[in-house]
Parts: sequence; structure tokens; C-alpha cells
Amino acid sequence: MDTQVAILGGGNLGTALAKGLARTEEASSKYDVTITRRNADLIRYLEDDGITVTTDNTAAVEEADLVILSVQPTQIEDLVNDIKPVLDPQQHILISTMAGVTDEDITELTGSGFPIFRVMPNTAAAINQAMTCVGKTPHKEAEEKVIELFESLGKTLLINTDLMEAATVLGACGIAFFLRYIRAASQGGIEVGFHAKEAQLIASQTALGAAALLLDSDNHPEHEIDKVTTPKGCTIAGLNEMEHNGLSSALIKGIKVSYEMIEKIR
Ligand SMILES: NC(=O)C1=CN([C@@H]2O[C@H](COP(=O)(O)OP(=O)(O)OC[C@H]3O[C@@H](n4cnc5c(N)ncnc54)[C@H](O)[C@@H]3O)[C@@H](O)[C@H]2O)C=CC1
Ligand SMILES: O=C(O)[C@@H]1CCC=N1
Repeated sequence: MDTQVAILGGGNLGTALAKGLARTEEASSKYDVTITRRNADLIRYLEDDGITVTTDNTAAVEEADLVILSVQPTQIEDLVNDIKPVLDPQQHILISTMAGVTDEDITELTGSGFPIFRVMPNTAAAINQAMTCVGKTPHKEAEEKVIELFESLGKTLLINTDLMEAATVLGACGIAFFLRYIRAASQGGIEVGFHAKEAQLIASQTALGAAALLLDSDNHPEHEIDKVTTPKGCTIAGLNEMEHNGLSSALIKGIKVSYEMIEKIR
């Protein structure tokens, strides 16, 4: 029988997870997905992909093996109060995507005995290109199921839970950080002669190529950069100008401020 997945909170991330699970034959043949949202009509379109859409959290949980909690941190208390009567430690593996919410926070609301996993995916799950960090737990059998689910949505990395906040910033917020780079590169591309759509295509495919070079080889970025920077050429001139203006420093500082912010989310 298919594994039953309930995604509670069909917002930006929840819908990305649902779309990814419906998008490939491999995932859709393994997982039966139900997604909930208070205003379910806003995500009714997911039914076209074979996903069950409902406002009824308890009905979704009653059927589920894997329960993904994907509401905002401030909304978790109401959600757990809603589903608590049907939560069963023998049946349910709880998976939280919530930034800054610890497993202790969740246990306080659910009561003890549940395998609770903290995961940090990103919105590229919608196209099965997510990076998902999964926090280690002692529940090894359940862990395999959680990793299998997120492997069907992209790549996974098992990490110590004290790194979940760092994973949030680098992997989840990272989507926005890289997209802002692509937007800026496109704007530069327009200044030097391209139409907006052409500039975006060139910048996006170049970003994808740069990332793929690293994923394919495991090389350090600077090793690949050295291959592009012709002596006295235009690459090193542009790169050094970017660094004089604080490119690397701005990124590092932004990541640190983002990290410090997680403490304050809840
Ligand atoms: N957006 C992102 O890229 C990522 C978000 N996260 C985390 O995932 C969680 C969700 O984030 P987003 O999807 O961006 O937020 P969102 O605000 O877009 O989605 C939350 C959804 O949950 C629904 N909701 C709230 N209470 C509910 C309830 N009791 N029953 C059913 N639905 C309910 C809301 O109506 C909303 O549609 C957050 O905790 C966030 O920290 C983690 C990684 C990436
Ligand atoms: O910005 C946020 O707080 C959430 C967590 C990671 C991505 N979005």
C-alpha cells in the first residue's frame, strides 16, 4: 500500500512539497498526498495532480503515516490543538519544516512518544530539486522513511539538530539569496545590451551550470573560477570590482544576520 502523507499547512512550502511528490512517477506511485489549508479553495488546483485538498486536519492525520507540519511557527499551537485527539505515537511520524521550532517545542504541544523529525527543505521541492537537511534522531527506522520521502524531492543531508538553524539559512533562505543574485546579474545584462528575458535566461542557465560544475566534480569554487579568469581578462576585472564593493562580505554578513534572526521568529 502507498505511504499516506499529510501536509498540514498548504502555503508556499507545503504546496512545493505536494507538487514535487505529484510530479514524478517514482514519487506519485509511492505516496498518497493530502494537503490542508484553512482556505482550501486557494490550492484546489492541486487536485488536478491527484492530491487530496481539504480543510480537515484531523481527517488528514487519521489516514496518515507521515505528518508534515508546515505552518508558520506562530500557527503551530492552534494546529496541534486541532489534531491532538487523533495523534497516535504508534502510527504517526511527525516531520516539522518550521524554522526555529525545536523538537522540544513540538513535544511540549503533542506530548511525548512521537518520532519527531526536523527537516529543512526549500521551495525547489516543487521541481524535485530541493536541498533538504534532515535532523538526526534515535528513530532509525522512521529516519529511513523520512529520508526516502525527501530524496524523492531532491538531495538530502543528515545533520545534527544543532545545525538546523544554519541549514535554514544556507539551504532554505538560500533560494532567495541566489535568486537575488540572478536578478542583479540580469539587470547588469540589460545594461550591456540584452532584453530582460534574454538576460534572465543567460543568468539563470549560467547559475545552473556553475552549481552543476561543483556538484559534478566536488571541486572548490575557486578551482572552477581559475579556469574562467584569463590573465588581464574581463572576468578577473569584473570579479575584483565586485569584491571591492563587498560581494563576498555582503553574502557572509547577510547569512549571519539571517541566522541571528531565527532566534526571534517564534
Ligand atoms: N517558504 C519557504 O521557503 C520555507 C519555509 N519553511 C518553514 O515552513 C513553514 C511554512 O512556511 P511557508 O509555506 O512559507 O508559510 P505560508 O504562510 O506560506 O504557509 C503556511 C500555510 O499554513 C496554513 N495554515 C495555518 N494554520 C493552519 C491550520 N491550523 N490548518 C491548516 N492550514 C493552516 C496557512 O493558511 C498557510 O497557507 C514555516 O514554518 C517556515 O519557517 C521552511 C523552509 C522553506
Ligand atoms: O523566511 C523564513 O523565515 C522561512 C524559513 C526559511 C525560508 N523561509
